[in-house]
Amino acid sequence: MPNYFQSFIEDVDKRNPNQPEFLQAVREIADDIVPYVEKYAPEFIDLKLLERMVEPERTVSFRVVWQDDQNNIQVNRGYRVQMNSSLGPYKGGLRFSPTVNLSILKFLAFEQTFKNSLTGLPLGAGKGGADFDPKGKSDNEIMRFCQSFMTELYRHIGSETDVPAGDIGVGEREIGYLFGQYKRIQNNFTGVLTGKGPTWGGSFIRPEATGFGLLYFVERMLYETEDSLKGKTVSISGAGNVAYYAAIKAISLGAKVITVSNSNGTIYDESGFTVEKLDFVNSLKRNLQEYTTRYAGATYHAGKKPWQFKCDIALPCATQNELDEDDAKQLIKNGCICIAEGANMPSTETAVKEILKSKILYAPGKAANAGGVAVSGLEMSQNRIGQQWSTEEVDCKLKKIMHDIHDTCLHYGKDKNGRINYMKGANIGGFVKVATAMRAQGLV
Ligand SMILES: NC(=O)C1=CN([C@@H]2O[C@H](COP(=O)(O)OP(=O)(O)OC[C@H]3O[C@@H](n4cnc5c(N)ncnc54)[C@H](O)[C@@H]3O)[C@@H](O)[C@H]2O)C=CC1
Ligand SMILES: O=C(O)CCC(=O)C(=O)O
Repeated sequence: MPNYFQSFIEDVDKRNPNQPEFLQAVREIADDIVPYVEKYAPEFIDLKLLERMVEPERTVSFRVVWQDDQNNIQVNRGYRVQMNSSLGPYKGGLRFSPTVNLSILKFLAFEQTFKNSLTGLPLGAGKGGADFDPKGKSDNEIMRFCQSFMTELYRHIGSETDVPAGDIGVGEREIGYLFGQYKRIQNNFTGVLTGKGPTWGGSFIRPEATGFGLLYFVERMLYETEDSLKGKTVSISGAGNVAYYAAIKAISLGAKVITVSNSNGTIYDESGFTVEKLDFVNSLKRNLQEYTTRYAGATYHAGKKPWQFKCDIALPCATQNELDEDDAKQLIKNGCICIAEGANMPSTETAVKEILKSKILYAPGKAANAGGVAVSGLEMSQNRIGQQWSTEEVDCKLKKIMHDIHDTCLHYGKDKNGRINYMKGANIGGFVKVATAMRAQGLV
């Protein structure tokens, strides 16, 4: 008899050719789920629940035509992957980047299924975006692109159907243009997107939520080992939404943040970033090297990632597969005690294997970066009841959700020797709820 893991993976491989990121995400889940269902829930195998979960409920791909500032006509491709609606409306961000393709969006939507389940909120899973490059575009070009994108997307989404939000390349400005176009077409002011501005239906703390949530999770992991963030050295990759707010929260919890980066290189500031320095980084857009002209003690490392620098805690907050096996080995050699992922699947498969072999505390993105979608879920609740909760209320709920996710990981991920495998805990904890709901809902 062929072993179930092998035949399952071979089948997914055959059905999804040329989708390496999606297959990577599936293997990462199956490594933990298959042994679990074989032992505790063999009926899930007969019901083909895993086979169903890897097949999106619906995928739409569409043409996005717009005109640039020189009146040239531009054509891009838009997508929405509606992965799983067993727990609630499809929910997940939109990514605008020339690297966007179906493999990347399917891996993100698949991860989102487990992440959203872990939040404990009634959220299904989806992801979307376009191969549009926002870099160097004017504000008007961004607006025209968003309007054209929504002119097709609007027929596939709705406040109780599918609620997109931001991701790489999509922030409050883009959400504003997308929301405006949806409202214009549908004549309906409704919570169809999250990440809206706080004066027009958005939740306080949504911009901060992913980075803050990441640090609440790290705080809780360290607490388990009777440790804390105070005095720790933290290395962060990325310089966008997640990286910025992760750095701000790490600093406020007493840590020293020594790096930020983008795809061109890394800034190393041994004396530690302050809020003022981080705001300066933000103002630089892509040219991070300029930082060293204002802060002479800092160094810029073109083409280099942050992981070569000695740190206690590493927070990859940029993009998928940005931390490879050599980076993992370097972090381990340098005495790093914790790696927690702000980005989605930032560690390669071989890096994850290295990390899991070591004693490092390791939090996968599907658990550690769930704060963003969690506050999006809270934004949906506020939109439904027509109220706005205070910053303190939302922050308090966010912290509780992150602590609960931690405890779910602990429940499903504690090994016999007492060690917590957060990857296993997140995979199984996320899976059980979705699988149980799918079984209850019949052959869907
Ligand atoms: N925004 C959110 O609420 C959430 C975002 N995430 C994930 O966090 C990650 C970052 O997203 P955001 O901060 O929202 O995007 P963003 O667009 O605000 O920032 C992305 C940052 O990553 C940098 N970057 C991109 N490719 C890179 C590379 N190859 N090497 C180094 N740096 C690179 C960019 O220069 C930019 O600084 C993504 O993986 C995203 O899927 C996860 C959960 C929620
Ligand atoms: O807030 C949301 O709905 C999306 C967040 C997201 O895209 C993610 O968790 O990766």
